[in-house]
Amino acid sequence: MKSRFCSLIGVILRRLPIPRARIESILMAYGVPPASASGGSTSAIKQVKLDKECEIRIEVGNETPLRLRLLSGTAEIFGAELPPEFWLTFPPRHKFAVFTWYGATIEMDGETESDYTTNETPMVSYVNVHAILEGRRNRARASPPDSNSSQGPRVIVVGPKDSGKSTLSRMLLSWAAKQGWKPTFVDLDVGQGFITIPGSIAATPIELPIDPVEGVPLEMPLVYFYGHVTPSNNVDLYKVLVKELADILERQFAGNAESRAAGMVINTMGWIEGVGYELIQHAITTFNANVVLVLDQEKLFSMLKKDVLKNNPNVDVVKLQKSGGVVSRSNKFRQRTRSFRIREYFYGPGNDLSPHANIANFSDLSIYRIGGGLQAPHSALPIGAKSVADPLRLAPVNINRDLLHVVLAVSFAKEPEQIISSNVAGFIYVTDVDIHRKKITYLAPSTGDLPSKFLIMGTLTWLET
Ligand SMILES: Nc1ncnc2c1ncn2[C@@H]1O[C@H](COP(=O)(O)OP(=O)(O)OP(=O)(O)O)[C@@H](O)[C@H]1O
Repeated sequence: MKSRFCSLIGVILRRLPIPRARIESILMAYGVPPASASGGSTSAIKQVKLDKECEIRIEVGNETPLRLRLLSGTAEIFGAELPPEFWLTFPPRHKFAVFTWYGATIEMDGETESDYTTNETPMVSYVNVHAILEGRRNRARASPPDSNSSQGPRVIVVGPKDSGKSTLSRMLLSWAAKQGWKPTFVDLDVGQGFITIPGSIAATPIELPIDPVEGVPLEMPLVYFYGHVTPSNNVDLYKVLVKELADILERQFAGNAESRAAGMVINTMGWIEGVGYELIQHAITTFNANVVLVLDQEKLFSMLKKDVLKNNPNVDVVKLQKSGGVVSRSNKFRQRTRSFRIREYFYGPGNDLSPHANIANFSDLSIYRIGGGLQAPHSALPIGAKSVADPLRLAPVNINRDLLHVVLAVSFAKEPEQIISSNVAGFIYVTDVDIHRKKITYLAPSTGDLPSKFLIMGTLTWLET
């Protein structure tokens, strides 16, 4: 049963590029009649000519999706080239830029919150970084497999909130994939969840440029569930999971010269002060990063340059300009995006997946929470007393109505003691708890039994609307 669930979850996690025929059904899912059925969208179609090294920055309107296609020339969205003459559909509130190196004309159909063109972009400096990484990958591939120099670049992208870290990460990955590499994408940002749902840290090989609409294809993600959307909830647990993920990747690299040479790109969260800064340093050393790209902030750059080079003078710490196109997102917007990401996990980006409602007996499930809850500050404890809250304590959860609307991770652990060190198979969403009949109803990506009875609960909830 385990393998069935896992293989199904693998299929469901995988987000393949949308076939042309499905674009229309995605439009319908957003409540927009397909152009062929309505004889054309109600909104104006407009053409935009882009000169070389220019981009158009677009924020899709709040209500309806936007269709866009390349009419002539060449253009890319965050490193992924646009296919000619092919309509792409971007969901409401999506923010992105279409950039061209040599000039292009695009056509847009739908409402935008804003759209404007500019020739002021940091793209040349970004592609220069890519060229240097490319040289390092080639040198790594040419080195003897068990030598130190067979390790390709391990790039970590850091910077404050909304500085364009995820965007730069995806560009570097897409450009590398376009040249035939399979770099590993590591996402340590539990707040947004670029690879899978928020509250997780994850890694996946990138074999093709990242789809501008669908995002990262999830064929073989390695996911650890932290359970909260900010590392401050349980810093020790966050660090332990980062270490687990790094150790597994280290083992994978040891046995795979190709992915070792391709290296990795690590996306981080925007918390850069105090403990957040410590966590950035922790990630740099844990993943043995050899290139640190600092976006936007002079202070962070000079601090990291001093602290990182003190420990390892071979690391390159590079400051890069933030793109003027990066959009600042409010907390409310981030919350909404998180909800959308969870919905996408179960239903697919264009409502193209069908999750299943399953029922289990209370006795079939063992739910655990990691950490002793909020730690009391020392000042709040009697003199001489120590806080007993252990951030890595595994606490069984009593099944009751508090589980309603909670997102739980399904652990690969075989014993409770393995829960912290195990990655997860996927996620379920609790839709009903029947105390009387001792039954729990949940939404899962597939039918059948769960691959394990061990479930992890954090503070991640979702209200299905
Ligand atoms: N050149 C651009 N034009 C238009 N939108 C852009 C551009 N670059 C980035 N964006 C958008 O700006 C938003 C923020 O960018 P991004 O997610 O890369 O920032 P971040 O630093 O990773 O954010 P976080 O604070 O969550 O870590 C995203 O919606 C992204 O698509």
